Amino acid sequence: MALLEMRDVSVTYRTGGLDVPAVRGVTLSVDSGETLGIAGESGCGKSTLTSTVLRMQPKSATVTGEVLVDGKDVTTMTWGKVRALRWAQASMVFQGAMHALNPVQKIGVQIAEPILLHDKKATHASADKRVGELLEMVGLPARRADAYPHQLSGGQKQRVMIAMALACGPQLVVADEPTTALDVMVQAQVLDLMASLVKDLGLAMVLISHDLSVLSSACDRIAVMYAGQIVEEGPATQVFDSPAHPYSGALAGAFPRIGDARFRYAPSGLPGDPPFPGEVPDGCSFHPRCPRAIDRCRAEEPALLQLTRPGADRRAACHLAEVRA
Ligand SMILES: Nc1ncnc2c1ncn2[C@@H]1O[C@H](COP(=O)(O)OP(=O)(O)OP(=O)(O)O)[C@@H](O)[C@H]1O
Repeated sequence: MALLEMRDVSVTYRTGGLDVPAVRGVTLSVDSGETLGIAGESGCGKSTLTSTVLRMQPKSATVTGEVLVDGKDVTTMTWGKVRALRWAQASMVFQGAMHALNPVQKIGVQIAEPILLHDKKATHASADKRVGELLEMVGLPARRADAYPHQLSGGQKQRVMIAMALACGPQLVVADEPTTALDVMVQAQVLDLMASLVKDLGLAMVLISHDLSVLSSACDRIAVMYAGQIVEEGPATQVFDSPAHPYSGALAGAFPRIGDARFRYAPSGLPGDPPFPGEVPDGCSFHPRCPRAIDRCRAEEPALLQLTRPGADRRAACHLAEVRA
């Protein structure tokens, strides 16, 4: 059974008398020992979708569908059960570690906090021991527990955030743009660390990024979101190297790698912007920006269907992809 399973999840914000359908009918799953990347430009609904895993969406949001963590639906469980699930079963690494840590508290105290809160048997001594183990697990010396956040580099702070997310031994970790604020070398180190933790601890991880090249190296599978929907989903290298949806192709081309043949052909960026939720055009939501759009794309919304390419374990929502109807 998948550790995280989302079935037909939609999220609508009610704001200024308007309904804003930020996520529309998403179905996906993540197994233990697997990293799923969620890609897409700003505003495509990545954070809104993953906020439902720990039921962290704002009060103005209505969620429909099922969000099953280890088989239990987070959308309908009592708040007591949601609180017990957070940290212990599922936790989150937020973007911008620089600002998430309390500047006047030693990092050891901050990592120990969820341990003391969730483990009724934990003592200060046992929590301190666990903090040392966690710091070493993320590649920092145990004695850094005595450091204040300002004494750490950006990459070290992000490692602390990962240690904190792992403090109560969760099976599922959601990381929202965990490396965006870091330079490229440190970003690669933090992503390597996360990949090894997934394999060593058997975690299920959801990694959000607008950068498909980052996800292609760090994830097993990738789901590409556009205008609140998944438009392509499949093995990371297949989605990045031979995208079936023109939007995935544009995202892959928007972040060229040195030495990549695609670099010569890649546009400097994708023209235009994603539609605002509620103003999604008829037909395929990507058609106004799609260089390959045909009349059918303007008239008929494509379903997310299995690809027919040999060996492809992939879904795409595009009339021009070879999909199984
Ligand atoms: N609290 C809210 N109230 C109303 N609309 C919201 C709220 N939060 C997000 N939205 C809208 O929902 C849509 C999806 O936003 P979301 O933040 O989930 O996208 P994203 O892909 O995670 O973007 P980013 O990469 O910038 O975080 C956007 O149009 C956004 O303006």
